[in-house]
Amino acid sequence: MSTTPVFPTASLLGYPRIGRRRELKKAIEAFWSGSIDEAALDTAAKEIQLVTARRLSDLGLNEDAAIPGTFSYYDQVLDVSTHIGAVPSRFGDLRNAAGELDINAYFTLARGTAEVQPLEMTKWFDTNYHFLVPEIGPETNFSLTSKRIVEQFEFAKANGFVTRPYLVGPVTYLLLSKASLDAPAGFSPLSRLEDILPVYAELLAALAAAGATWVQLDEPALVADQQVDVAVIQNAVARSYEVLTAGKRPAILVSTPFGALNELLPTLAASSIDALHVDAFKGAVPSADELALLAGKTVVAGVVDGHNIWRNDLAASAARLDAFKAAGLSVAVSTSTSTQHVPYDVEQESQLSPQLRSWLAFADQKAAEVVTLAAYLADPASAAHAIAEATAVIASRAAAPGVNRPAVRARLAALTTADFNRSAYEVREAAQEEALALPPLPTTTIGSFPQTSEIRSARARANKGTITGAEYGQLMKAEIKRVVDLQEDIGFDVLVHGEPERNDMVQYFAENLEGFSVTVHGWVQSYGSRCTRPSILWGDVTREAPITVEWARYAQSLTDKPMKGMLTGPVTILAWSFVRDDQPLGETANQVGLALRDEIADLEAAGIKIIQVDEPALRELLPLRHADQASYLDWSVNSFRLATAGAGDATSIHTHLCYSEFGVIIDAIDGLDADVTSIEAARSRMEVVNDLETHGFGRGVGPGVYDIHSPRVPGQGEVTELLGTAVKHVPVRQLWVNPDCGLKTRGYAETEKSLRNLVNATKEVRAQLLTSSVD
Ligand code: MET
Ligand SMILES: [Zn+2]
Repeated sequence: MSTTPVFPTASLLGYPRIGRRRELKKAIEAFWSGSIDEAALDTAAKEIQLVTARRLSDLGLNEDAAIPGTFSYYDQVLDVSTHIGAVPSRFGDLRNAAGELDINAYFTLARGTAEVQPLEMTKWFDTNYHFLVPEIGPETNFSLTSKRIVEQFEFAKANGFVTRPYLVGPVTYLLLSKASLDAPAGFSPLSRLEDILPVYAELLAALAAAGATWVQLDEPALVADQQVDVAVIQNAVARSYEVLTAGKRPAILVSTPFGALNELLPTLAASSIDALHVDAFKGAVPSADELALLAGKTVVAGVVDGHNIWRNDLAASAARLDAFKAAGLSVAVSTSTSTQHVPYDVEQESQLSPQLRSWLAFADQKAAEVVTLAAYLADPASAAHAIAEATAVIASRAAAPGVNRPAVRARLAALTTADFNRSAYEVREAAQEEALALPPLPTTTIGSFPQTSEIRSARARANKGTITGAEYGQLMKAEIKRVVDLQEDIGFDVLVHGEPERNDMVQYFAENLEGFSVTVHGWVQSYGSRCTRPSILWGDVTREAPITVEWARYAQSLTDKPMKGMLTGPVTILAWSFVRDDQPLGETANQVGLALRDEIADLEAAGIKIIQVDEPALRELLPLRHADQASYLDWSVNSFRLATAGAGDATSIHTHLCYSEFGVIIDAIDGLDADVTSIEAARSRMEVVNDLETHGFGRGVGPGVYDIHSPRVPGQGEVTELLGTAVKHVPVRQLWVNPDCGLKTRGYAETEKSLRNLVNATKEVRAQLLTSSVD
């Protein structure tokens, strides 16, 4: 490169892409169902990109390359896979006549087909966003198989916006990959670095030719401790950016959201990249010595939190920017992470109190904050008024009613060790066996059944007031009866009520507890076309009345089989809400734990013998640095135990986790002390049973045998095979049979078939076990 263009003084690391009214979700779901064609999908996607560019430009991000090119049809990691040709062999050749992986190939990788399992999905760092895990082996044949991001850049440019194309960087891409099924044992995807770099380089050259001035290579894996030795990663980073800076290319920004770079900062500083983003919100301002290494590069200071929704403490951010400036560096302002993790715009939430709204910043407000702070850098006086206002608002929050409830705090202060412990497992196991009398390999589901359009429309009508609360209650009861009858018919051993009354497993509790508020338009992408609407936990938490008890009591009245009560655990309630940042998370978690403890006591009193407390997010909040993990696991496990330890010996406490890298936190899962734990396992083909075996996990466990994230129906033979693997590693007396997760996102057609296969496969395996024990 001859002269490096100036990096925009104000920019965002990334922006939501699902559409302000979830237009992308609607368009891709319509495309999948065949009701619109590819051209219409393309039009909808372009419209979202244009609306974003116009909006961000209006908010003041109007320098070249300030607008992040972070639009994606489904996932940013899948985007790389489809650009560099990383297709697992089970898909066959997905390239079209032009040799490209087009949109159909793209969605095939994401969603699978009747015959082929899709790519596995896992969480993106410590967020609730899921990416599609690349599968890389010695056989993966890398080449440039798509130019979609170049075309997206050209489209924006033709409309007057020079955006900053975004790619997950090569080191992060390979560190997030898993070895393909064809790879030999011990194969490391990182060993293919030399083979993907030329493809990245080709893409960068194409972007430069299209007129891109800057490109962003996102390397969040560099702030997380990895299994691989740090020296290996340092070499990979040095090599990558040696190769990528050598050819024809735009200026390169490497972004490192989610924490501090530590040992990798000097490596990036020594490379020829043009700008380095550091997360100075969750991470820290690098030391003076580290900053000195960055001389000659632009430092993009991520001082505005991209991951939570609180209004920025502009005075604190200004002080951080001063520290960068004092080192004599060229400084630009940005967010700590992409704002894809927060909703679009607080101003859309007119139902929230003006007071609460004044405490919040969604993506658009964050853009404005970044612009204010960039103005501060140029002329501190120009931002004085905005900084004073932010300081005053933050002070008013601390004093607002409900933020601090003395009764809640007194109850927490009075807790003793006994409040966190149940009887020994053997005692509970005996009491529960007698109370429940279940067959071997008991079958159950994870809680929710498909949320039909009738259910959604009933809820919408109840919210609008066109039906009464009582009418809504009747409709939900009719649905519960239908779901109970269906489970009886299929032959399940432990039933659920199906959760029709819950719009969302966290929001439902948020709506019924004090201390939370909910949004109307605050959707955040969770994976693909799926969005969640996190609640806002802003005050001390209390439960004013029982929440789930009447539904559970009704469901149990319909059957002689045990009905599982269904609650969401404290860690998950925190993880999937936007949580107050003014006290330690452990304190907030214990407040929620106490509310759930009271609910469990009420469920027991109503005759419910099995109570599941879901903690699917336990893994998600695990800190990215080993040094921070012990204290996290301590408070998170304790809050679950506080919620559940009041249950009697004969009450079976279940928990549900939905991820499959189980090994990392198996001690913590053990520490939850649940009687039965169900876990996701189908997509990763039962890998977790190895961890269970190695660990010697001693209580009940249900590794999922039905991947509910995809519409495909697992055949009875497939389920039998998975169970066959499970019984080889886990004692039969501990094993439960269940799907990977709840069924709410599925349709009835595939769900019913799959569940019948699951129950019939279990019967088959039970019979096999009987004959083999007779032999
Ligand atoms: C994401 S975990 C979901 C658990 C919940 N009980 C359900 O079945 O939907
Ligand atoms: Zn789940």
